[in-house]
Amino acid sequence: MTYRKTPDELLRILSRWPVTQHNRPHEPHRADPRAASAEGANGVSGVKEKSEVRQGPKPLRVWDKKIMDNGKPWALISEVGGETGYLEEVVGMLTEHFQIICHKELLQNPALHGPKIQALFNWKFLPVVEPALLALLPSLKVVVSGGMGTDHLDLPFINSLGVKVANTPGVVSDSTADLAMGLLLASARRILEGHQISVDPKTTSLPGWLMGVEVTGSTLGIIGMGEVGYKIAQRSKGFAMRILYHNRSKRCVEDEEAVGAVYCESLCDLLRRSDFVMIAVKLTRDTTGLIGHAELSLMKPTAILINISRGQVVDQDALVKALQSGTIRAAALDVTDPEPLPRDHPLLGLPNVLINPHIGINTYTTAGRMVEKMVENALAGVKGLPLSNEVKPPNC
Ligand SMILES: O=C(O)C(=O)CO
Repeated sequence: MTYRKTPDELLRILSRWPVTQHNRPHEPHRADPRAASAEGANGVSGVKEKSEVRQGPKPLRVWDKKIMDNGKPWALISEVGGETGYLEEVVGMLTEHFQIICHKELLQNPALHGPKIQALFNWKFLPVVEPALLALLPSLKVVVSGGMGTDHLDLPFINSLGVKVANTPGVVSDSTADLAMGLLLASARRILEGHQISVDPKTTSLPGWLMGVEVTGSTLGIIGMGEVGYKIAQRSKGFAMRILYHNRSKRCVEDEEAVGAVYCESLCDLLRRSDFVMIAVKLTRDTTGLIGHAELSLMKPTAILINISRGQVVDQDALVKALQSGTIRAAALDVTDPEPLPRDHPLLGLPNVLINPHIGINTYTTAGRMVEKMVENALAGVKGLPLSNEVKPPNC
């Protein structure tokens, strides 16, 4: 096994991490306690109150907490101190069961800290779980990644070290499906432009009309009918949408009938017939670049593309051209490649695109449920018990 980076090099790299959606400083508007109670009251799938993160974030001072060996297992988390935006409550839930240490601390004295660490909490994409980091953690037993996607982890390599991997399906799909509907509605009804015009009428010479696309009764094509895709279909039924879906395998008749979804074996057929095309597939070798120039050309010129999966599923250069040339009407993206996009990226200058910084799972309720799952899997991993959400490498 060859390790590409020394601890010193890693420390330099980690200290240069950009401020992204996962390590952003705290956002004051999220501190509204009403937001948390409304989520609890209306949660689609019955939220356990105790797992809900109720308060908005305060800048986290984990290292103000006295860290002493109290017999709990040690776990590594991403950087703290206003960079990751970890909510204090989240850290509270972790420290109930683990003694936690962050990367900077680890890398300042890898020989002292590395051997203690048995679990690694990987928040979406951070920390980067690469060989050089794993080399510092000889006692590591389990990596737990918050969210569904594990495309950022080298599963065969991590497994080859005898380290198990878990993710948190089930608890993040409602918030992701909610956001998908938000993007669909916002782009169809031009809600962002409406806001911009309302706060600054000079932003357009056409203040009055903002004509949009009717959502009710339109056709939604969902690519990827897994947990999230299906929850999007459930929500779309409430808008009386006709639902087509394309998936590796057909769902059972009961599932299809419950939401009125019709299987399209042919992706081309789905693209031709849909008013909205929703991408909800996992990122795999097969789905990388799934939507390129040829696929976009099949879509209706009035259609809107929504992507809540991974940026790499869409050929972004082809998407820019399709949006510029009117091949499709608009796009709404929670994900891009890379994240965030460089400031001069052509997508950012287009009037018919709506971009979010990958916030599919970012609600207080989901954060609470997700951390509970993460802790549950990490404790099982440390104790050598089966993980409830183990992710095995493909063909394993
Ligand atoms: O669950 C995940 O992996 C997500 O990225 C949701 O946005």
